[in-house]
Formats: sequence, structure tokens, C-alpha cells
Amino acid sequence: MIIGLTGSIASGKSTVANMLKEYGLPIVDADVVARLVVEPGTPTLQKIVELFGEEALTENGAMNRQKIGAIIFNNEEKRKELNSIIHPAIRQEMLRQRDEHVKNGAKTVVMDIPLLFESKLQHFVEKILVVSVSEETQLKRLMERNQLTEREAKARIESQLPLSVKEQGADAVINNNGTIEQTAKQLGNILRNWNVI
Ligand SMILES: CC(C)(COP(=O)(O)OP(=O)(O)OC[C@H]1O[C@@H](n2cnc3c(N)ncnc32)[C@H](O)[C@@H]1O)[C@@H](O)C(=O)NCCC(=O)NCCS
Ligand SMILES: Nc1ncnc2c1ncn2[C@@H]1O[C@H](COP(=O)(O)OP(=O)(O)OP(=O)(O)O)[C@@H](O)[C@H]1O
Repeated sequence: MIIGLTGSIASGKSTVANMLKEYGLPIVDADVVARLVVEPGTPTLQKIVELFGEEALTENGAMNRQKIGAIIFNNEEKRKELNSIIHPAIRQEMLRQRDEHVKNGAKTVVMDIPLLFESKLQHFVEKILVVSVSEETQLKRLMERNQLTEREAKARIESQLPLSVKEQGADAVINNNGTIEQTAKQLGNILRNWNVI
């Protein structure tokens, strides 16, 4: 079974992905892949420099994540342009990793895709698991984790679809407002229900 793990920024996807790893399930992580495809020397990074100029790079020639984040979370047009460069490369590599796990005999593969709904990637997966939190919890955890002001955090949250919309497209929803233990318990129930464990 291919499970799509999604949610929104700081809703707890990585926290749940780590629990899934403990069950021994292979994870294909879109955020990790997004870093891989822009390593120095890649054609994708070259295209990003063409779009944003040399200031897209740090002194070491790597992508300047902070600078690009500050631009694209506040400018929809630039975000769409970046997405159109980087997303095809991310998709290709994610499918390659998924297929490799299946070839190596994995019965279940988890694809952790923050923008599963925004990018309409539902067809990549068989079951969709949404990790959800209230708007209040999301804002608080994002500000704390990334050391952002309320304004910066809200800009990031608003660049994604609301969690209420994502819940409607889910096969199962984890409510991650509570403790880590409560989240782990919900996950266990869902995996048993799906006969994964
Ligand atoms: C904008 C970038 C440089 C910011 O890097 P930074 O290290 O600060 O954040 P990180 O990569 O860890 O992403 C954190 C979260 O931001 C959100 N996010 C990232 N990119 C986007 C985007 N284009 N649109 C909406 N939300 C996004 C996701 O929820 C993601 O989990 C980076 O996120 C990036 O390269 N984004 C484009 C690729 C992408 O869409 N990645 C999302 C998963 S496919
Ligand atoms: N149940 C919980 N109780 C307290 N803190 C939590 C809980 N779940 C997650 N967190 C914290 O909230 C923050 C966001 O969680 P996490 O990094 O798992 O989210 P994410 O959805 O993967 O985010 P992103 O899309 O930005 O990668 C982290 O600092 C994490 O430690």
C-alpha cells in the first residue's frame, strides 16, 4: 500500500513520519527530495538562479533557502514560478524512490508530501493520511519551531490550503493538538485498520 502523509506547515507530519519509521516503514520525504534536486551543479539550481539572480546562492554556491523563503512565502507569482521549476524534479525523484522501495519488496511505502493537495498528487498514493491541528496550535508551533514573527508565520500558513479542506480529502485524519502519545495511539489505530501492522 502506498500511503500519502500530508497536512500543512508545522501540523506534525515529520513527527508522525518518525513514528512510521519506527514501525519499519520506508518513507519518501518530499522536503528531503526538494533539497536533493537543488544541490550545486544541478540543472534545477541553474534555473533558479536564472529566475532569482545570483542572490539565490550562498557564498558556497548552495541555494540560499532563507532568502528564497522570504521571497516566495510573500509573493504568489514568484512562488508559482519556483514551483514550476522545482516541482517536476521533485516528482520524478519521489516516484523513482517509491518504485525502488516497491522493487526491493516493501509492501507499504509512505510518501510524506506537504503539498499533496495543492499540487494535486492524490493519484500518487492509495490512502491519504492527514495530520491536522487547530489554526491556533499551528501558528504557535510554527512560530516557536522556526523563530518567526506572527506575520511571517501567517504568510507561510496562508501559502497552503486550509487544513479543513485537506481533512475532507483524507482517508484518515490524526488530530495532533494533544500529546505525542495521543498522536501515536491514533496512528496505531489507523495502521491496524488498514492492515499495515
Ligand atoms: C522555499 C524554501 C527554499 C524554504 O526552505 P526552508 O528550509 O525554509 O523550508 P523547508 O524546505 O524545510 O520547508 C518547510 C515547509 O514549508 C512549506 N513549503 C515549502 N515550499 C512551499 C511552497 N512552494 N508552497 C507552499 N508551502 C511550501 C512546506 O510545508 C514545507 O514542509 C524551500 O521550502 C523550497 O525549496 N520550496 C520549494 C519546494 C517545495 O515546494 N517544497 C515543499 C514540498 S514538495
Ligand atoms: N503533539 C505534539 N505536541 C507538542 N509539540 C508537537 C506535537 N507534534 C509536533 N510538535 C512540534 O511542532 C512542530 C511542528 O511539527 P513537525 O515538524 O512534525 O511538523 P511538519 O508538519 O513536519 O512541518 P513542516 O511542514 O514545516 O515540515 C515541531 O517543533 C514539533 O516538535
